[in-house]
Amino acid sequence: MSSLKGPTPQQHAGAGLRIGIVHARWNATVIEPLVAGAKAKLLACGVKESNIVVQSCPGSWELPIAAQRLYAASQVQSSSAAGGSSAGDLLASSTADLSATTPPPAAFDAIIAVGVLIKGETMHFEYIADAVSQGLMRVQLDTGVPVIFGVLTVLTDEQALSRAGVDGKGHNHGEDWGLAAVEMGVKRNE
Ligand SMILES: O=c1[nH]c(NC[C@H](O)[C@H](O)[C@H](O)CO)c([N+](=O)[O-])c(=O)[nH]1
Repeated sequence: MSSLKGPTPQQHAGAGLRIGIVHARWNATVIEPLVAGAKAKLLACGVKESNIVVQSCPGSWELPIAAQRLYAASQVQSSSAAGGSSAGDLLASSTADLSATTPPPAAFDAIIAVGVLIKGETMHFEYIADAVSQGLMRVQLDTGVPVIFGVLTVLTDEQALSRAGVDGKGHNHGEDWGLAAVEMGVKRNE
């Protein structure tokens, strides 16, 4: 039975946008297609590859601080581009992994936070899910930069695989997050 659920995406031109993607490394077999789906939609909307910065963190718990530091680094980078202090130390000490690309010389128009939380035998799932959702909401409201909530909170591996579109039946939710980032990034500059 088809569901009424699902976004009604709008088409927006992303050519001038700068988008950050921070992703957890837990459950990588699901994370990877989600990040790929989001990035594919960013590119399809005209976002330049050089304006997409992808960084990782250990798990979903670290996503709020990773998003906040990515924002802060790009702000420092932006001010250094305008003659402010260097971003080198901040970037070096950020939660970014070493393979992270250098943020573009200006702040981000939107950040996508990607994680996969799978319920285990304990209450760990509930505590992380609540804290991460509150934390990501706080980062976007504090910074004014839209933070797209790309955290799957699922009860089984099968639910996670389906929502990454890798089971042949589901839909890759990463694509929806990419479209949401473009829309919110465009509207942030209107
Ligand atoms: O991203 C996840 N992190 C998880 N835990 C790690 C957590 O996010 C932190 O990285 C860790 O607690 C260290 O701070 C998960 N579980 O524990 O099940 C999970 O399912 N997904």
